[in-house]
Amino acid sequence: MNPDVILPPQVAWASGVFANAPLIRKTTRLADLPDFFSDNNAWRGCDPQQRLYDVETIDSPSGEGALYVGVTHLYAGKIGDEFFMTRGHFHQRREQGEVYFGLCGRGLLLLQTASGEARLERVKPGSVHIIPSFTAHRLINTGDETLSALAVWPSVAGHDYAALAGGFALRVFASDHHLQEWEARND
Ligand SMILES: O=P(O)(O)OC[C@H]1O[C@](O)(CO)[C@@H](O)[C@@H]1O
Repeated sequence: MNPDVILPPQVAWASGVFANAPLIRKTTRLADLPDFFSDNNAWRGCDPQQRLYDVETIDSPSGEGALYVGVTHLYAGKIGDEFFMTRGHFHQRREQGEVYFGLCGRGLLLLQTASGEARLERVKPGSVHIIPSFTAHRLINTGDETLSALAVWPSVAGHDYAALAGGFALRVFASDHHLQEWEARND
């Protein structure tokens, strides 16, 4: 006789919606990110309760060697001309990496080294992003739909936001150049 088979958590690849999993949910709103977007007046003019992004993480065991799995749903929008983005962070344990998988929507993954060198990867359904150790990361939604990405990271990695209190080296704005939808600048 076959042993009982466990039905694991499910994720709908097209939407990032989890099923059959205990979830921890965290919502980040505009009010949570003062002095974050380049146009402070535009930020003040927006609804502070506006959701920027939701992260759903499967409630699973933690500890050395354990992995967390979660989906970030980053909504579409801009503050002034700057696209909605996640707060972004280094891992507290800098040697720990992470993997992102693009599920739906389109955008960018901003990666930055400890010495401040920034680069961008295009996020779209099916994209795979290997975030190396010692590398800060932030998602940016350059589209007009929710950008959802699945992430797998070591439970011991932790978040260090303080190291980026001065911001990342690049910001991404809507472009009025009709051949490109966004432009990256360092202002
Ligand atoms: O910590 P932030 O920058 O708000 O973003 C949350 C991100 O961190 C993670 O939880 C883990 O690094 C990702 O799943 C998620 O995109």
